[in-house]
Amino acid sequence: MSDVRPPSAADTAIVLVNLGTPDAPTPVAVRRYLSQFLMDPRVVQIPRVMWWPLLHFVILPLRSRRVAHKYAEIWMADGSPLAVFTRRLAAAVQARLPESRVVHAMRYGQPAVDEVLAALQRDGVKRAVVLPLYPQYSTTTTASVDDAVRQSGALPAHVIREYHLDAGWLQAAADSIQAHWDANGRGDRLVFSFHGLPQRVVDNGDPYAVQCAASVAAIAGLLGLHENDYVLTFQSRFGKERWLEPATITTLESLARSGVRRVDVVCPGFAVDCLETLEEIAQTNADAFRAAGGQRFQYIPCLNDAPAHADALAVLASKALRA
Ligand SMILES: C=CC1=C(C)c2cc3[nH]c(cc4nc(cc5[nH]c(cc1n2)c(C)c5CCC(=O)O)C(CCC(=O)O)=C4C)c(C)c3C=C
Ligand SMILES: [Fe+2]
Ligand SMILES: [Fe+2]
Repeated sequence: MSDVRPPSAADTAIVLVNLGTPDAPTPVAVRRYLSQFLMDPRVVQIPRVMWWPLLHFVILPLRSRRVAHKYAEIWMADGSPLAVFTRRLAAAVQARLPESRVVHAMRYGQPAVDEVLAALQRDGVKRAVVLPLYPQYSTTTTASVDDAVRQSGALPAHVIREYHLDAGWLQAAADSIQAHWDANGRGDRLVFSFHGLPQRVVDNGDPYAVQCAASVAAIAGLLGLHENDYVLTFQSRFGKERWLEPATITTLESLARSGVRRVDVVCPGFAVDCLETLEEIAQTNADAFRAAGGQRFQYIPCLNDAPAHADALAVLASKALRA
């Protein structure tokens, strides 16, 4: 008899996909990771014939060593923070969805999206719900995960596009800020810092910046903040062209110079802590704020594998599973 059952939770795997990270805090591993990442045409849109030699002969030799040193400063006992927290988050979502198989994959590096999907297919899984761990949609991140899923072709897959206004995720983000304030006291200003993008990408129609602003307005609303209590900024500029503004670091310096003594910084565009939060924000930007006269810089960690985060993502994935 042919199988006419509708797809069930048992047939469908949930795949949480994050950006990826080097396997080791060494120049060789960082170079391998960055070369895959920065050769993705979704990330850098310069024609390949020009970009390949520039990347391999100029950028990677200089950057790999410098960035490996930064990774070394935040490396955890069981690996890169991005990998460690992504693994733990997938395990926490799995615990909430015992009927389904929940795994994680990385867009760059290991475990690779195509290998994870192929292994699921070999295990008899019929379909996948893919959740890119980017609340705000961007052509540079979410669409690139979509590319990798389509290119793999291993399984029919539904890719969740975005969750920047998902009620469960917004509440988890607001509650974690409030909990941090309850435990540590509140600064004079809350800085919402998001990974930046070239302005050109936004001008070409990428909805990321609008979605960042919508998430911030919604989280601020849940916290009952007034407009002058918080500011939205963009970090991690890469390359020479103009990126989204205002930049996090210059905003922090001018806040300090204008007499704001205590800031709290939170990064709701990052599902889990990583180089860009733990090193760039909590170390480099904190130092810049203090050097400009600021007194207290508090970094509010990402949601990571917090129960409320796992709850929100489990609900999001199960809705997609039933769709
Ligand atoms: C959260 C969303 C992200 C967007 C949007 C994004 C766009 C983007 N990034 C680069 C260049 C780099 N990003 C790097 C690290 C990095 N980026 C994100 C997320 C987004 N990037 C994360 C989570 C991380 C941390 C990875 C980790 O291992 O912890 C890096 C590598 C570090 C470095 O060399 O500085 C680069 C390079 C571009 C060019 C871009 C959009 C065009
Ligand atoms: Fe350093
Ligand atoms: Fe990035």
